[in-house]
This record gives sequence, structure tokens and C-alpha cells, in this order.
Amino acid sequence: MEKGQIRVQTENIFPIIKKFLYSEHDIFLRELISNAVDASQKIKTLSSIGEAKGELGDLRIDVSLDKENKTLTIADHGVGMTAEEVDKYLNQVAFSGAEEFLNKYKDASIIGHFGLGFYSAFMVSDKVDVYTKSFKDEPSTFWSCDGSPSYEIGETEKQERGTKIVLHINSDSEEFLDADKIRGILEKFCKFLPIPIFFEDKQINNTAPLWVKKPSELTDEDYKNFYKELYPFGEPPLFWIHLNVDYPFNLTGILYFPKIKQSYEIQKDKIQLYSNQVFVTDEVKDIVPEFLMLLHGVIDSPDIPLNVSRSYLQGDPNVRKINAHITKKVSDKLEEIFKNDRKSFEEKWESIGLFVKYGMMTEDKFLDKANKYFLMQDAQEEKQFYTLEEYKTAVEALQKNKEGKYVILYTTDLVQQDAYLKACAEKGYKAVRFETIVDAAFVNNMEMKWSDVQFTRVDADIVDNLIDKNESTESVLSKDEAESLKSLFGLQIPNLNVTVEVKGLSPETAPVLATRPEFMRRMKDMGAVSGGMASFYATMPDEVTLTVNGNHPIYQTLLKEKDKTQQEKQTRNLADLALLSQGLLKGSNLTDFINRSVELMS
Ligand SMILES: Nc1ncnc2c1ncn2[C@@H]1O[C@H](COP(=O)(O)OP(=O)(O)OP(=O)(O)O)[C@@H](O)[C@H]1O
Repeated sequence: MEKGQIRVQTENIFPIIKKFLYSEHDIFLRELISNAVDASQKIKTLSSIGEAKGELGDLRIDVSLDKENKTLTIADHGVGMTAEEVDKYLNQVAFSGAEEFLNKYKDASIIGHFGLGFYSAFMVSDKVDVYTKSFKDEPSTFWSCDGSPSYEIGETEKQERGTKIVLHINSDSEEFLDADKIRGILEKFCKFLPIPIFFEDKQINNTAPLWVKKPSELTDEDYKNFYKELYPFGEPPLFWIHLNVDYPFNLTGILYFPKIKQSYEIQKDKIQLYSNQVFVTDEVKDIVPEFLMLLHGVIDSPDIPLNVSRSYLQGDPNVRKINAHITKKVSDKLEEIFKNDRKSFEEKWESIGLFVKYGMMTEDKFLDKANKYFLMQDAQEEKQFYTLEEYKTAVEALQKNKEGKYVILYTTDLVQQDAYLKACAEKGYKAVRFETIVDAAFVNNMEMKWSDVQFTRVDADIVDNLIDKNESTESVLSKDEAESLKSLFGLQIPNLNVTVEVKGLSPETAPVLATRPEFMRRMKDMGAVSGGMASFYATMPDEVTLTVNGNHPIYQTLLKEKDKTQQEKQTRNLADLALLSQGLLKGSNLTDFINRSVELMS
């Protein structure tokens, strides 16, 4: 058996790096500016420990365009490089001076890690020139490379400490000679970098963004203003969480809870991810738990690698820890507000509820905590909110079914289900509101997770049967009467699947009640929003149960009616009235109803 080493040919690898290193060409500027920021941070560190002598000077970074000569220049006043360092750092791909500095000085403010970023300059340049003077007392160095593995190196005139990098923009990349384009990139990636960055005489960045400051030094006004800085067009946020962790990973940031109205579209991708104040992405999918993507704000962690692919992020243990930590912080904050200021928590529930429900469905760890502060709003009394425990206590006597489960009666539409809600109220039942876009899924999900609870929509059955207590309701109708009523209602209604049952309800109850069996209705609702197998249900006709109240006085006359067509029309109208109350009378069925009603009246 022989052992060997794979050889890499630089001529082959270079074009690959150039082409595939980063999918987005814009980020070359982020990489070069990050290097300039690193160089500036390094000189600060070295100066503070006395390793670099002399004045620090103005550490600003300047970006400038020369359209005529087709160059883009980035100049800093950082540590600079000696000729030896240029050889070491720039002539060796993937040798990171940043990593080396980090290991030596444990300086957490350094951005670079991989020793690849500099090469991204070749994605947009024919040639890259570097002029650099080290803080060490050595001659300045000039280095130039045209993107082939050969390079030039020599001495140059540069007097000032620091590095100037001149990119000769290639013909495919002339967009990077456009000032608006450059400003756009700088504003996106460099908006909060810690060293001042200037372009066309204007400073691009805020070097001390709010999240790097101490929460104890900040006022509510500061947080609101920062929110405006991030989202100039947004409504003021409900509240916020300032994240500040240094163990077992580094993470700072501010997460805002936005106001959400159900009718508004939910905006994801509103959290910006930074690494040492360098913008990385606003697709935080794998870093932030799915349900918290509705939050807005910034997260900054040097432990999140800048350059790696998404699939790597998913497996990264730091990322997973960050995920769990953010979930915990958010939950703690919600619990704190709930405990300390329940009234304001209830007022904000319309918005908060959406996160909480979404989180309860998707994160079991969150569910355990949220069970304590999850709220349900009473359908009749707007100001009445229940936690799950409070609801159970309130309905203990009346709303337990034969299996001993608590039946949570809910409405999805106060207006349309008004009649059913009133019937519930008369019985002393407490119905709650589940009207938001996540509620259909939430109800299904919680039934699986809360073993002692069942959800039933107020119109799922006639009120007497809503809570299945295994008590049979006594019918005062004779068998014959029931049979003739049933055949009378043996109607064919287009696009509806109708089941008829005859019951002896109280004479005050409506003559016909339309209800929609819970299971089929849920399948249909789910099918309408999700694809695949479930969407099959969405295409099925609506299932309706018509409960004919045989005790209603109207049937005394109706059953005696001699004129068969008249009888049929009246029967159909009674059924239609019930369907109307369920919003199921549409199109030609509705037109027919109107015409028939006019006929019957004349
Ligand atoms: N403007 C600069 N001033 C001083 N040194 C620099 C400058 N630009 C690059 N260097 C040196 O060259 C090294 C290589 O840079 P490069 O961008 O390729 O990698 P990196 O910054 O270490 O890591 P990353 O790939 O994460 O950016 C740096 O670590 C640094 O030592």
C-alpha cells in the first residue's frame, strides 16, 4: 500500500475560486472593506497594548471611483503589511492573517477567518494593485497581480501607514464603476461597521449601532429611533428584546415585535444578520427559529461564519445553540410582560398571539413555556381573556364531554356565526375567538398536543350536541311526523352535500339549523391552504347537516299544506334560510332563493 498527497495546480484552482467563491459578486466590496476594518482594529489593539508606537491618526476608510481609468480604490490607515507579510498573506491562497492575529491576540473584533476574501477582488477585476506600508518601520510595498497565479512585488513610495487597494474593473463588471451601485452595496453591507467609511465625501455608516451599546444606557426612545433607522416606513414596534450573550457563544442584537394586523401580509426576512457589524444576510432561515422570523431587527454574532453555505449553517452547533437561546429569550420576555403587565399583554395579543401560536406549533420547547401565557379571547366579552388553565376552570361544569375532555368552543367569524354564538351563550357556554390565519392549523395541532382538550367550532352541530355528553335529546315528534318531515327535506342542492336529521328542539329554536361537521370542514379549510393530498378536500362540495326542529310551530301548517308545489317552495326556503346563516347560499342558489321568496310573498 502506498500513501500519497493530492496535488493542487494553482492554474486550475484560481479560476474556480474566482468564479465560485461567492455566488453574489457584490460581496467583493464587503470582503475588502472587512479587511480594511480588520487592519484598523488591529492597529487599535496593537497601539493599546503598546506594540505599535506613534499616533493612531484618523482611521477612516475611503472608497473612491475613477471612471476614466476604470478603477475602484479602497484605502485604509490600518496596520499595513511588510513585504514579507504581503508574500505570506496575499501570495498564499487560504492563509489567513486574520486567523493568525486572532489566535495570537484573542481579538474578537476581527472579521476575517478563511484567508479567501481578498481573492474575491478578482471576480470583478482584471488586475489588482496593492500599495501598503506597515506600522513597523519598513519600506512600503507594491504588489500587483492580473488574476493569473503570477504576481509582481516591489518597493513603492507610500508614506502613510495603511493599505490602498486599486481594482482595475474588468469589462464584464463595469456596473461597479457606477457610483449609485457602489453606494448601494456600501449601504447594504457596511451600514454599521465600526470604522468610519467614506464614499464621495459622505460617511456611509453608523459606527456605534444600538445593539453594541449597553441596554442599561438606552431609553425606549433610542430603541424606537433605531427601529426607524432600520425600517423607515414601518409602524412603531410593540416591544423589543436586547440580546447580549457572551457564553457559550457571542451574540448581540435587538429583536423587535412588530405590530401585525391579521389582514396585513406577514413579512418574513426582516431580521438582518451581522457578523461583527458586517451585514451577512437577511435570510436568517436557519439561524432563527422559523416562528421567530416574523420578528424584526438585527442579530450580530462573530460565531456565525460569514462565507459558508446555508447547508453548513444548519449543521453548525453554534447556530443550533443560538437558535435555542433566542427561543428562550423571546419566551422569557413574553412571560415577563405577561406576569408584570397582563393588561398590556392582552392589548397586544392580536399581534403577539400570532408568534406565540406559531411557536407553540413548531417548537416543543417553546410550547412548554407558552402554555402559561397563551391566551384565548372570549367571543362575547371582548375584554375577557383566558389562559388555558383559566378557561378550563371556567368551563369545568358545562363543557366537558363524555370522555372527560374539555371542549373549547370557538368562532372563526363573529359576524357570520352570531346566531350560533348566541345559542352557546344561552346555554352558558363560553366560546373563544380563533380568527387569525394560523388558527385552523393551530387548532388541529394543539388537539394533538393537549391531551385533555377538544376544539369544536360553534356551528359544528346544533347547540345541544356541541358537547357530546352522551345524553339523548328527547323528541316530542311522532315517528310518522318525523319521517314525513325528513322526506320533505330530502332536497337536492347543487354543490352541497346535505344530510338531514329531524330533532325535537325547543319551539323557540329556528325551524332549520345548518351546521358544518367539524372534521370535514377542517379538512376543507386545510386543503384550501396547503397543497398535495389535502388540496383534494378543498375541491369537494361543502358538507352540511340540516337539523329540522320538528317542534317548531311552522311545521303544523307546513305538513298540512295541500298545494304540493307551495309546500316544496316553503320547505326549500326554510332550508335556504339556514344555509344563508352559514354563508353557504351562493350564486344561482341565492338568486333562486330571492325569486322564490318574492313569489311566496305575493
Ligand atoms: N487592507 C489590509 N490591511 C492589512 N492586511 C490585509 C489587508 N487586506 C488583507 N490583509 C491581510 O491578508 C490576509 C488575507 O486576507 P483575506 O481577505 O484573503 O483573508 P481573511 O480576511 O483572513 O479571511 P476571510 O476569507 O474570512 O476574509 C488577511 O488576513 C490580512 O492579514
